Amino acid sequence: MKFSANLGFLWNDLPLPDAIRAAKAAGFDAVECHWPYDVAPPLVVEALAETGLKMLGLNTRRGNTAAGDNGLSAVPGREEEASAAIDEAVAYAGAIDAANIHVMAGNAVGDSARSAFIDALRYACERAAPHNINILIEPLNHYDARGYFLKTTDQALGIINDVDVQNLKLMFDCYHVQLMEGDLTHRIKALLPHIGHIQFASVPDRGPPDQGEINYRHIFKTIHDLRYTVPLGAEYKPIGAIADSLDWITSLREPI
Ligand SMILES: O=C(O)C(=O)[C@H](O)CO
Ligand SMILES: [Mg+2]
Repeated sequence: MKFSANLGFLWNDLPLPDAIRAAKAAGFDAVECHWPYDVAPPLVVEALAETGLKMLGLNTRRGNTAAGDNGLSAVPGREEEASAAIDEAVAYAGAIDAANIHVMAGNAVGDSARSAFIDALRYACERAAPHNINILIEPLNHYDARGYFLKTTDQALGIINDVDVQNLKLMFDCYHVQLMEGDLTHRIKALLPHIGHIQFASVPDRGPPDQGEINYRHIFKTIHDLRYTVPLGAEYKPIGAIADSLDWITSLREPI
């Protein structure tokens, strides 16, 4: 198995270029981040070139987080800000040759939210396509992201089918899906053609994958047997020093 370090959670106390270097030193095969916008793209490009790691993804800005925003793209009335956030993400991802952009839906409900989201996703996909960037949508769980528009893989699949463009994919975060829907093995198999990226963390604590209620040895073997080869995103909160909870990289790398 190949693994991508999510630098939103791992080494997030370091400047992003140094976090990329730390991920390489720890044995990761790729990196991904949340909101890199305060860092000049050439510094990220330099660290990626030096380490040979690919940046698999970044998120659109969430809006005014102090006021409770968690994304803008499905929030009626915020269309202009949502488009600006998408433009910014496409420019940044293009500059660092990132593979994916997660377009964050935000807190909203109902048909008007769904149609705002669909319009924003069409816009994002069109903007991203010339750069060979995929747009991802990610269902989030209702404990961490109360009120978030996109909650389940079924809902995401309906939207992906309605938008119907080749570069719109599902971010399948095992942590969120387990909390909302369970049945991970069947869901990964059924959704594979639509999956653009997979993330993982333990449930319920969002810690390293060698603890908690999900048997990641089984999940990774399932993914391996499906011949899915994109590095899987380690999006978990380390316990104490990161180096003290990295044993799973060795123990889960070889699917049995
Ligand atoms: O919260 C998650 O699981 C994510 O992957 C998003 O990037 C939002 O932070
Ligand atoms: Mg995630």
